[in-house]
Amino acid sequence: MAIQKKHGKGRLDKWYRLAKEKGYRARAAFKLIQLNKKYGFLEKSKVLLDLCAAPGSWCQVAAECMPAQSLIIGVDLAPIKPIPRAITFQSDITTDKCRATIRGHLKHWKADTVLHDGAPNVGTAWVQDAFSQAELVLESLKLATEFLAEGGNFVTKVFRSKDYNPLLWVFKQLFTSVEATKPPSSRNVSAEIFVVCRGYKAPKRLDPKFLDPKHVFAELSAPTPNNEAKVFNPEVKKRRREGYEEGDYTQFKEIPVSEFINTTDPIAILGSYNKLSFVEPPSGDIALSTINRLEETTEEIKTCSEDLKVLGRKEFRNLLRWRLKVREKFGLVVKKSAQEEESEEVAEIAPMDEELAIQEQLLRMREKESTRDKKERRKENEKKRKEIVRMQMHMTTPMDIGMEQHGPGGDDTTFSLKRVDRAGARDAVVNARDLAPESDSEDESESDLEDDDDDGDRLERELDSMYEHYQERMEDRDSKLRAKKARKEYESEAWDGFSDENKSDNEAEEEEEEEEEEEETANAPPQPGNLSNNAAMFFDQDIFQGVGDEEEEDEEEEEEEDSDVEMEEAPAPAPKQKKNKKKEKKEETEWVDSDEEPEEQDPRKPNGQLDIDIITAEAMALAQSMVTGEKKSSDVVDDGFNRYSFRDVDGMPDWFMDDEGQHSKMQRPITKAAAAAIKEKLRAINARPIKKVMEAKGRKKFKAAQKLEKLRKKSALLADDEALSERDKSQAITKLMSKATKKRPKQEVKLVVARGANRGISGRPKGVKGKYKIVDSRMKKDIRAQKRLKKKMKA
Ligand SMILES: C[S@@+](CC[C@H](N)C(=O)[O-])C[C@H]1O[C@@H](n2cnc3c(N)ncnc32)[C@H](O)[C@@H]1O
Repeated sequence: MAIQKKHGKGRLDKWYRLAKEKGYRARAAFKLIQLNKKYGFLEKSKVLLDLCAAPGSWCQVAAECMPAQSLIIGVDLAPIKPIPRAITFQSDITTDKCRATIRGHLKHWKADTVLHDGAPNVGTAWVQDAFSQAELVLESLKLATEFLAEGGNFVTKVFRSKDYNPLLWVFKQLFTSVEATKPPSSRNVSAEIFVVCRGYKAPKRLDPKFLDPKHVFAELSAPTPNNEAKVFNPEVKKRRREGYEEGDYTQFKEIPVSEFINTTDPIAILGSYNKLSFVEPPSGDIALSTINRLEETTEEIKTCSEDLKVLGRKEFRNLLRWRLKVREKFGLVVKKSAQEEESEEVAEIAPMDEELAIQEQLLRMREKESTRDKKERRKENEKKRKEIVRMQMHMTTPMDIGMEQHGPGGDDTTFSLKRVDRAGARDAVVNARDLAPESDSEDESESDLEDDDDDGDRLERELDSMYEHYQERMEDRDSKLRAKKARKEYESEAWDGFSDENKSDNEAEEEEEEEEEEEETANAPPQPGNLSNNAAMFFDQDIFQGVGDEEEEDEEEEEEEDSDVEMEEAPAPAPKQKKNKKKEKKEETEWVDSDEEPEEQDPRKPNGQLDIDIITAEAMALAQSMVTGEKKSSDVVDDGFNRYSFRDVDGMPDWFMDDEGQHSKMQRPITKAAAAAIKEKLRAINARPIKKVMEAKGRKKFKAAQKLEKLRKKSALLADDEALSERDKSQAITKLMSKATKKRPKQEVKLVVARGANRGISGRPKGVKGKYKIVDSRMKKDIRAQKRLKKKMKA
């Protein structure tokens, strides 16, 4: 049974230890010390009344701080051991007897300060807890109004409950200044707060309603308690750590278990009562005695019923199930079917589960969708990248040129033969590609094919998703795989394509101009000058000869005259417009510049050497063969064209690509010298301190810094502590320092001989604490012999 433990040790905090050190009877002493430090009422008081004073730490503080010859009177339900300079007595502050005793002690004096630190429910006196804390405060205020001198102070503890505001309102009617504060020594988890009321107005006549709990707390009707939450979510709620939950300081409620069985609202009982009682009244109770005797009424059920406030969800469920069984036995439930009955009693949580299930399903669907989107994006990017590579490597086909012209981001419809539709050029291309005209029958067969394709696509998608799941599972298990995938994704998503967003303003302007220009020349044949080298080469073919206006040809000639040299170098630059030149330049920067990049970016070391890091064995082998002249750079380029490069992988499923990546790759020979060189390099890398050592060192450093910081904070706290004398402070700080610098003795390794019960055991031998090593008797004897020998040698 999950009974929550009350950790008594949690209370033994710093203030507790300080109180012990200083000889105060309770840690509460520091609350008064701190309140007095802030408001300074004790030094100005000559007569003080301490209500609810046991064990007497406030009286001790008052005796220390108040002027000599002051009168201190302390009263409590519990006895208070005598305190020097204070009069104490045992009484209930709510009684007339207590009032009379106080009057007797005060004689004709009036109190300058009335303190009240009362809390019901402290200890085991349940029966005496007739008043809630707020009511006790009102009682103490009643005494204060009777005994306080005009201008006097009233200091009281209040719990932040629903009664807090009405109390504050009453205080404000009777005092000129009312301040609520929480001294540092009051635990944060505690709902207590201290209200310091100064300047008692001492009204000649006081309306008794001010001090009547019925009137003061009347307006607030108790909210309906959320018993379902208490029963089904008991762990969420904070259990009382000091005093009781808001509005529940006093009442310990017990109910006969027979009522729990009979009730139609069992949850209300579980949520609002403390105990289900199995105790039969002296006159006897048949129902109770039957319940007691039932075999379903196990010891566990009885233990759970003892204190409902400490139960968890599981225990509440058990109690509810047990109730159902008992009801069944008593014939209180007409059992339709076990299932129906279950649902009758515990139906409250069913909708929650349903909702959760729907939410989960939604989440799963959303995840699936996002993975599909991601995949499509990746495929698209990959396609774009490949197109560009192909164009750069002069591997474009006539079909691709239209795309190239438009840019890789263009959609399929933009690839049109419009641009080459001059003087039959388009027809020529169409003929060349043997494109037959489309027919209706083909349309039909196409739709059939589409159906097949749909099935195929579906199967492929299923296969893809299965593969994805498989990979996810693998990734869950293998962190390296996860990192690899993340790297891959980052690389593939890094490509943004050529979007308008990426263009600078200037580029955009140029583009606009070009677009206008394109409109003008829409019907003109493609001008080699407008195109990249690849396109220019393509249009240089015979088939396009003669395409274009005569006018343009004339101009071309003129241009040719102007720039003969250019003509020789590049195939027919655009003769017509200057803008075309600009476009050409731009295209060159787009495509040609990328070829020139390596030259421009050659990073050199200060000594002029190329700063190249060759880290793979293949690269090393290649470098070596180039240095020795075995290979030329042209050979390297040629090698780049092999059956492994530029394979069309569009639309290939991931599982296939992954497999291909692993097995279908070129094996390049590595020379002995290259292998040796790479080995040497790796050795140099390994000679550096490994990451783990660095991390361990870092951790050590960090821990030391943390320890130092903690020490600094602790000593600062001690230095600021008004409750300690200077000597105490320095002693405490020295103690802290010596404790921190003290080195822990190294644990000795105990040798355990593997004989008797310890022979052949695995794990810790019985009765051995700390570090140990299992040795055989021979070894022990040998060590002893060695020691003897050493001694002899010395002697
Ligand atoms: C937190 S303790 C007070 C500690 C005290 N200020 C000190 O410094 O030692 C609360 C006290 O209120 C007392 N108390 C509760 N109800 C009381 C009542 N009706 N009359 C007198 N004392 C009461 C309890 O007996 C308990 O000793």
